[in-house]
Amino acid sequence: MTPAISIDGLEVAFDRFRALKGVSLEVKSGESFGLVGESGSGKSTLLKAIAGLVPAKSGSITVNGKTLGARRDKAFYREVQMVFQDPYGSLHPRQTVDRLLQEPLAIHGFADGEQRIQRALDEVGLGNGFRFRYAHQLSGGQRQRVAIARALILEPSILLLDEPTSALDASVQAEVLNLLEEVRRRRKLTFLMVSHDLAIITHMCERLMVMQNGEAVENLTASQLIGHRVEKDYTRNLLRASEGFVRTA
Ligand SMILES: Nc1ncnc2c1ncn2[C@@H]1O[C@H](COP(=O)(O)OP(=O)(O)OP(=O)(O)O)[C@@H](O)[C@H]1O
Repeated sequence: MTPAISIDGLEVAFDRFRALKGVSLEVKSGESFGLVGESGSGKSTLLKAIAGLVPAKSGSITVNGKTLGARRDKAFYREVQMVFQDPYGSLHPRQTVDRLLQEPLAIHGFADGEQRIQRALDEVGLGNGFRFRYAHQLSGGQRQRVAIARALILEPSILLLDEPTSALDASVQAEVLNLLEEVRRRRKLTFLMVSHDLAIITHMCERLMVMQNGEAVENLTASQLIGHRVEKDYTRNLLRASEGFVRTA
């Protein structure tokens, strides 16, 4: 089966700083794959490079069998959508939920907007009552549900999730994670998800890659991480630093 995402020797540099130093990765179709590593290890940069938000210096990115060039076309955004950490930053506060959901539909010229908006709102548990509220009138969890609805409205096959719940309270965090998991099952989506929280990654993902200083340290299954069957000291230290994770393991 064609992998959903295949990355080979990806390099990203910001001036002379090498944020990604030849990272390779394969995410199977329908899989949920995690990226972990300390702050600054390059996790977000990897997602942004796939989304075309930062340029690759070298290496290749292939999505659903198509190797990407420097620019992402409309067809790419129908396949791949990104959900960011901060639902306050990623949604315009003075736009209504309806307008936020209409925008991608207008860009992509979909005629069945009404149906898609209803479906997306239902799917994220908001319902029609939220449709004409402004983003600033919503709680953090509700905003993140809108951000997820917006990502789903073009019916992508891949979601890039950058710390999608780390700005939320613990109880809301669990609800949004459960929602994402439900949506993935229902729509048979592929997830590539960044989190600094190892418990979240092992809960949500089947496999993961550990990153440090712009490089891949090791690839593991969630059960290897839960069982502390890791090869590298760096990963062992991450596990140790993640106290909550040790408690629940
Ligand atoms: N636009 C940019 N310009 C310059 N440096 C950048 C830029 N974006 C990221 N970096 C640097 O690249 C490195 C990797 O950043 P990145 O955001 O990918 O890390 P991360 O692993 O996602 O960290 P965190 O968990 O803190 O979000 C960091 O040292 C960061 O300062």
